[in-house]
Amino acid sequence: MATQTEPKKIIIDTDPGIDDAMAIFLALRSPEVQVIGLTTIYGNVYTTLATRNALHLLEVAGRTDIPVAEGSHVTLTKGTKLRIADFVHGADGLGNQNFPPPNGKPIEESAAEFLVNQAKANPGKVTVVALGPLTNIALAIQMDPEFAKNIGQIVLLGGSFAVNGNVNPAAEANIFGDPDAADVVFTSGADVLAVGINVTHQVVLSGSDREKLASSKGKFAQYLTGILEVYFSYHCDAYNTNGVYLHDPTALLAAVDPSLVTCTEGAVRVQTSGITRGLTIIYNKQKRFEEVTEWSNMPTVKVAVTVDAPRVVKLVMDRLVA
Ligand SMILES: O=c1[nH]cnc2c1ncn2[C@@H]1O[C@H](CO)[C@@H](O)[C@H]1O
Repeated sequence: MATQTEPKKIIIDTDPGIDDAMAIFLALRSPEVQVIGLTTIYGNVYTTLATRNALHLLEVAGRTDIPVAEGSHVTLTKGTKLRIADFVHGADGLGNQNFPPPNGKPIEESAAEFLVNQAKANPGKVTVVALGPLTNIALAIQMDPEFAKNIGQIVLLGGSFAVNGNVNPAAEANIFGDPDAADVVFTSGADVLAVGINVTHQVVLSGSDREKLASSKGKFAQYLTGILEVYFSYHCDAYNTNGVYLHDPTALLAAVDPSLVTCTEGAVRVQTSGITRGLTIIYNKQKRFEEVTEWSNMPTVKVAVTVDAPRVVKLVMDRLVA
């Protein structure tokens, strides 16, 4: 009998968010992975709304069997002055479409508890796809000293490696949202793959791709056509393009099929204060420094450097049009 590979178990940590909605739907249409839960975080919206949106998206998809665990409302250092990107995604996070509130409720476990418990129950077998600020993942690392070892992989959308950020020239939005948490994750020793905007800015869904979605009868295609309008208009204002960056879908697909990206490996540290707060710097090991640095003896992570953008866009279209 042919041996069938079991789908990879994934937990999506998310702040939905228009590109988060795309990534969640893509995951549900990807036979290579099994979504075992969503955990929520602030970022594109506040955490309470992220939880509502996560429950709503699962109801749209008919997948209310998937649990939602609510995440932190504050940063790792208990900061409450959050930067919320409602100007990117609309006040409701989902393109101001006046969706009804969801019927479902989040589970009792917090996001960090859910992450710890799932990793413990399936050691080495769970991948976290982190699409927002990294507070929940850092809390899981701090809650359980075994978490970094138990978790299979953390694939995160974050950082702007050697390019300008999207919050300011230094910082990308997810890392800027909680730089202390990001530094904890990068130095945890877990198997981490960071997909930054140096890569995702190469992956563009064009206006004509959106028209194809619009003319498809598919449930997800129809839903996304509606919410994408706000995302397109933000990209038109901010970047003067008739196209949108596929940040979260690219990170999700890198977890589904690692051959879509190539990577480099090295220790990554995050600037946590000052005008470059949120800056991510990888040490590429090309030089042996005389002095001990903040990067010395730190665990290495993988950082995506190239992406097969046409193949990513094709996968997004094929799986969401259907
Ligand atoms: O200009 C921006 N400011 C804040 N967040 C943004 C911006 N552009 C995109 N995103 C959101 O942040 C993540 C990628 O950094 C993505 O979730 C994207 O939707």
